[in-house]
Amino acid sequence: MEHTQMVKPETLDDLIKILHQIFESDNVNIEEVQNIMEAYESKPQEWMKFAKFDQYRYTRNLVDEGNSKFNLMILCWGEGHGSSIHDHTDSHCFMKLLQGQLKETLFEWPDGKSHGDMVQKSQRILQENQCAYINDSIGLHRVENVSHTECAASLHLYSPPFQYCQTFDQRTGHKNTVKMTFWSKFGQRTPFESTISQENN
Ligand SMILES: N[C@@H](CS(=O)O)C(=O)O
Ligand SMILES: [Fe+2]
Repeated sequence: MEHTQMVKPETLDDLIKILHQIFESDNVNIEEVQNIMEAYESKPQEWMKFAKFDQYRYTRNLVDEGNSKFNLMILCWGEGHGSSIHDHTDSHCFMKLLQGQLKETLFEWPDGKSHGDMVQKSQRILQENQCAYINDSIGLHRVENVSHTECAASLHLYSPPFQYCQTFDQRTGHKNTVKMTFWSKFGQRTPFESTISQENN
């Protein structure tokens, strides 16, 4: 394994600068990105301006377009909010807890022949500052804020950026393609028309 220098990002802006440098290269070292994201100690005053919650479902709030190499966003999870079971459109997905806890349940891809319930592989609770990683070869997942009293916020990096994903019915394995939209971009609430098709939650 290639030696990588570990820099500790002191602020969210600092983290974003380092991520831009890393993704200038066409070779992404998954462990390096995961370590850098984990090393940033979440400070709410640095990301609060992006964290916009909805009463009914989790929101996706764009923070940075990563020079077209990645999308960085903050997802805001109210009490009991969760995603569908979904894939990540052949992209890398890094997910760091900024506040609260999230439950991640991993599933196997349905094989197309079997009917009935999808096969669950594992389950874990992600803690504050932890950074998880998934891609389509690892499997599918569902993410949930199971708390009835605490909200949660997570920082997600997707590379390359994508707009559509597939969601899966846990009981049948049947899939649907859905468009993923942003509740806000760069701290500004997205106009109503462009958010109505959000269906991953
Ligand atoms: N991948 C999902 C969120 S998740 O936490 O699985 C999304 O980008 O909306
Ligand atoms: Fe996901």
